[in-house]
Amino acid sequence: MEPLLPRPRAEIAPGAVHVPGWLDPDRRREIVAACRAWATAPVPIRAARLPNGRRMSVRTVCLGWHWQPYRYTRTADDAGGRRVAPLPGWLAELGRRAVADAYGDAEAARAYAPDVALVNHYDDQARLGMHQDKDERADDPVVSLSIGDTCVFRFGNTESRNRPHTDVELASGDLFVFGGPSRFAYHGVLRVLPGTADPASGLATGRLNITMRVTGMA
Ligand SMILES: O=C(O)CCC(=O)C(=O)O
Ligand SMILES: [Fe+2]
Repeated sequence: MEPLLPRPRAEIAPGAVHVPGWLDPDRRREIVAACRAWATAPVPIRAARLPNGRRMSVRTVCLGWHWQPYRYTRTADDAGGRRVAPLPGWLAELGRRAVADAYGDAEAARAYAPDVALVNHYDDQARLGMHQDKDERADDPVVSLSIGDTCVFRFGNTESRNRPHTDVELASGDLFVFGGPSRFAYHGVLRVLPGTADPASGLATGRLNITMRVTGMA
């Protein structure tokens, strides 16, 4: 569904840019189909276990590197033990275009070489608490793509989980890039808004989010 009113692009904080509707409908469909395949093999999508023993409500499958709270490995040691699928070149290229479009900086985009993608699936109940993406050993931007149901995404500051923060609705096709002074800002997903997806993307329910990152690991 296209919104009634155009949603303008916005710099939410220095280095944190929201570009609504960045993925066209064909791209959304291709990505959803790719996610269906990634979710089954070689590593099955799973709710990662936190150090306190609880499972996350979000389910995640990884490309390039496997992530579990709070480290990266090449093999999915908590999900069957296989080596994760590579991050495909077309996805890294999409990440470069995302950086180029978000920042209007062709040079920064050329240098951007993501080596991991986390594919998250949210059902109606799933949430993601305020956290920093800080298991990477590099400070390159994080590129986030959303498809399916809209969510309320909270983008905060680098000091604490508390205010100041801004709540942004991330809808199907939206791009969000955070780098520079916002690279280590706290952020989270407060809730998913059921029934808000664009059915043409091929995702009947729930929300998909892909974040690409640079691990800085070899
Ligand atoms: O789902 C989102 O929009 C954010 C995901 C996220 O913050 C993460 O995977 O670290
Ligand atoms: Fe995150």
